Amino acid sequence: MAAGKSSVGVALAELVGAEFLDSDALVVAEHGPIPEIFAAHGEEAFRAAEAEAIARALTGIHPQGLVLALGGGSVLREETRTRLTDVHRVYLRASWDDVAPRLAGSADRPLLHGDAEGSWKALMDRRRPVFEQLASLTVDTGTSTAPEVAELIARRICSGSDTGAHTQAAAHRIDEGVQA
Ligand SMILES: Nc1ncnc2c1ncn2[C@@H]1O[C@H](COP(=O)(O)OP(=O)(O)O)[C@@H](O)[C@H]1O
Ligand SMILES: O=C(O)C1=C[C@@H](OP(=O)(O)O)[C@@H](O)[C@H](O)C1
Ligand SMILES: [Mg+2]
Repeated sequence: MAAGKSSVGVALAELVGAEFLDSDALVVAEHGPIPEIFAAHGEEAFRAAEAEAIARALTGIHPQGLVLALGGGSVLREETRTRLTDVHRVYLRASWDDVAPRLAGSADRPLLHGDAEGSWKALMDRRRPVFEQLASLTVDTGTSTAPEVAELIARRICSGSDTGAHTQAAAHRIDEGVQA
């Protein structure tokens, strides 16, 4: 949460000319605000809606390619991790010191209500091993802006330092985007 997935995703999609989708936005469009889903139906209902939204996004047709920003907890579902096997999976690594100022004034992440620092650190301790194992590319976001992080991701993918599966066409598009 607040590593910059949504912001970097927008910047990366623009850079490479791909479509952009965000699993949170897809869930909100269908079911309403995230805090209200958690309050009315619980986290499991949110996770189910999130998994469905991601499945639909990944099975949809995206002629320009797709950059999909995931909600931070979505990959705890094995079903979702399996769906990501054949795509680039970028882990945006951030510390609490990085994310604390970014979270200031934000109330749309129900898992951080109350003790945001304690909750974020506890969640990350549990999730970090999953993120590390799933990622085909890891990028530190600390002192870089979202467009800078996006450019770094595109360059790393082009240079082959991402181990994720990808098509020739996608690599070519990214290459064009980076040089533009
Ligand atoms: N690299 C960055 N540097 C500074 N602020 C950032 C960066 N990436 C994102 N932000 C800001 O942090 C907040 C959370 O970013 P967001 O993209 O929503 O993260 P996530 O989707 O991982 O939760 C937003 O206000 C965004 O503008
Ligand atoms: O980490 C999580 O469990 C969550 C992260 C949020 O998305 P971001 O990671 O984009 O903040 C959103 O899906 C929801 O509040 C739950
Ligand atoms: Mg997000």
